[in-house]
Amino acid sequence: MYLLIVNPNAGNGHAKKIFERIQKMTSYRNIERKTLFTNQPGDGQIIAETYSKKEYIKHVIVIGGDGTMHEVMNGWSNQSVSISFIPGGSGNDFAKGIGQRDTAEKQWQNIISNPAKPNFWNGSFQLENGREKKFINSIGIGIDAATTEIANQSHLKIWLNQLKLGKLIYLIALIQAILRFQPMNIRLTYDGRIRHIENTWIVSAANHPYCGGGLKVVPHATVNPHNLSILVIHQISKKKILLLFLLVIFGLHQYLKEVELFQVKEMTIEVESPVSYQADGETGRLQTCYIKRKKQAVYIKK
Ligand SMILES: Nc1ncnc2c1ncn2[C@@H]1O[C@H](COP(=O)(O)OP(=O)(O)OP(=O)(O)O)[C@@H](O)[C@H]1O
Repeated sequence: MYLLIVNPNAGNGHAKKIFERIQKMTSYRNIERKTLFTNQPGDGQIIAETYSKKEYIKHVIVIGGDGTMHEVMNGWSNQSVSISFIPGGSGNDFAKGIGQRDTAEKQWQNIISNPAKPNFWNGSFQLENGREKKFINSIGIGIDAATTEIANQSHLKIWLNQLKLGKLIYLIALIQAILRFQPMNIRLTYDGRIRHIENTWIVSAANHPYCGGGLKVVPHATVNPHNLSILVIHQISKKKILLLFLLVIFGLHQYLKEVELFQVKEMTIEVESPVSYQADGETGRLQTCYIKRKKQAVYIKK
């Protein structure tokens, strides 16, 4: 039996419209399925936790945005079941990262007619409390986390979303974050090395290049089972950081001397005092964080 998890609010109602189109397809009516809607934050994870124990579920299909997929991945524990994703969010970085390009209808048809192959490996992070969580896109501390936090708390977000100008909130939040941001002194431990880096604006670990609604922020990242791609920006002035964000649009930020790109199998990030982090858009606080690529493959049907 197929389990469909739909976030009707993702993409400001876009996911709901996609689901309604799929519902009209003959193949939707012909398969044995259970469809559940998320009603509030956290529901995706709860549904996934509940249904991953039910052996009759052979395939999960998520229709929503990256936040919903993040929740489902963190709740789903039965590794033999494949999880498919039909993007209906506002950013859809995950879909871009795994190369999903087709229309929702084509993706649906493909999902139900072909068996999935193991082709995706989540990143994972562990904070001071020892609990491990997965991320589908990236985890970051610094300016990306500060921007996400401001955007998530902003009352303007709902209003701009209604005007279909949702992405504008991230630009407004980014400028606010840059004005307020205090660069961090950090310690990175990876591949037998310890590095102290001062005046750090961002440390991001990514599973694929895309972030912020389709920007190739971590350009060297690839979907693979071996390593995570790291972006560090440090020792940069506030003026130049604005220029840097303009360069990100054209993928040219990687040529600035303040931008470091490298790969790690695993890495520990330590900060002098607690800072904000974002993992697939979900925010929190951390002082120490251990990250790695999960070896266990996930079956994602494109
Ligand atoms: N019915 C609901 N109403 C409001 N929020 C919900 C509902 N169901 C789930 N959520 C929460 O909404 C958050 C955002 O959803 P999601 O990321 O899927 O869409 P999006 O933000 O439009 O897309 P993207 O992350 O790709 O930009 C999720 O993290 C989830 O916790």
